[in-house]
Amino acid sequence: MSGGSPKAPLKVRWIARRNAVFASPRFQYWCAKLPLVNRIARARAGEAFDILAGFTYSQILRSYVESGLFDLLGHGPVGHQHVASQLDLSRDAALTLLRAGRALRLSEEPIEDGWMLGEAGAVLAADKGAQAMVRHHRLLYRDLADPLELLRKDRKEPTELSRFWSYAGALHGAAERGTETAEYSELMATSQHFVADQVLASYRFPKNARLLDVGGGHGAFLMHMGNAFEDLHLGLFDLPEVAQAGAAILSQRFGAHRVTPHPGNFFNDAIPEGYDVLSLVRILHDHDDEAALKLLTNIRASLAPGAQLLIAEPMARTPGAQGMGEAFFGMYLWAMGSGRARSADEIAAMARKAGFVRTKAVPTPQPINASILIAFA
Ligand SMILES: C[S@@+](CC[C@H](N)C(=O)[O-])C[C@H]1O[C@@H](n2cnc3c(N)ncnc32)[C@H](O)[C@@H]1O
Repeated sequence: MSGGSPKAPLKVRWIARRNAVFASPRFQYWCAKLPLVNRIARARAGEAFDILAGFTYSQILRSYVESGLFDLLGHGPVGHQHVASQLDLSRDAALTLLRAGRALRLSEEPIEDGWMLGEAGAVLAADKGAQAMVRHHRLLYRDLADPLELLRKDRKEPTELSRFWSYAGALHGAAERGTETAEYSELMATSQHFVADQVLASYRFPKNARLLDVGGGHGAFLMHMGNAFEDLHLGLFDLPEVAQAGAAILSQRFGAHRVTPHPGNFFNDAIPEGYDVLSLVRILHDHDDEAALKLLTNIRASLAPGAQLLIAEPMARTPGAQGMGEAFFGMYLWAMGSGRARSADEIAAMARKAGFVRTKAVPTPQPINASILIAFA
């Protein structure tokens, strides 16, 4: 049944009709003429062009990060010849890169041949976590070089990302469960502020609470929470070598009396009891539905009635942050070989299936970085 068929549901027929109108040269001609419609049409055309050009934009940003151009511009104004000699580029190549970044507000030329950071450049140059992500995306782009081929392989072969995230590769037999956890743990720690800031802006821990961060990596989330809530006890659960490294960092900052390490496997080992709040920060989306439900069920079994599970990660179909969910994480996690981006509603349904009595979505200021869902035991 085609979308235009009279038997198709009304909504389907409406979308088929709308798409036919949008595609018509006559409609596009009139859009260009009418002032208000023209503004909407221009915005839509801009969005379409951004999709088309996105890869190029990413590679421009990557060049700024990998070459050290952000640092140079941070000490600007600098001339393009200086940039050329520092980056080992010809003068024309340096100018091309500076101008390309200007279009994206990474750089700016306030005086003739005096280049400085642009608005977006100033933000990114100061954010080591964002830069670490940009460097890391080298792996993602290799996996995405032929996206259809990647999809057709149906996650049955190792990828750059499944090797990097050794636990994800191991789940699919793509790699041995490695001891190679340091690199991903470091990346997660430097980018943790994206999520921790959302939690700090949106959630208050009960007084004298005991918090267990499940899959807490090197303890970066607990570091943020421990600094903000001085009476919080900090438990860290992760694979043995990760939990050990994380607990050492946290104990150094807060003293061993405030920190309890829990080395283990969150699918197979019991989750420690006696905590008021458990957190899953950028964990659930790493895992396929069956595994994610198993993890939630395992966590639920450890919780006393009234205890809370705080789930924080970029979620799918979040208004204003749709691209981050099913587009970026959809493809990223596909390439990683495990997990998928879920909407808050899907996670809530899964939590209820795992035995949680109710859930509450907590709005965050920047859902592009993370949304929050609380599940109550
Ligand atoms: C994507 S990282 C997130 C780390 C941290 N929550 C954050 O947001 O920075 C996933 C974490 O889950 C841990 N992990 C993966 N599989 C695990 C398992 N089966 N048991 C315990 N920890 C696991 C990894 O070692 C890693 O620290």
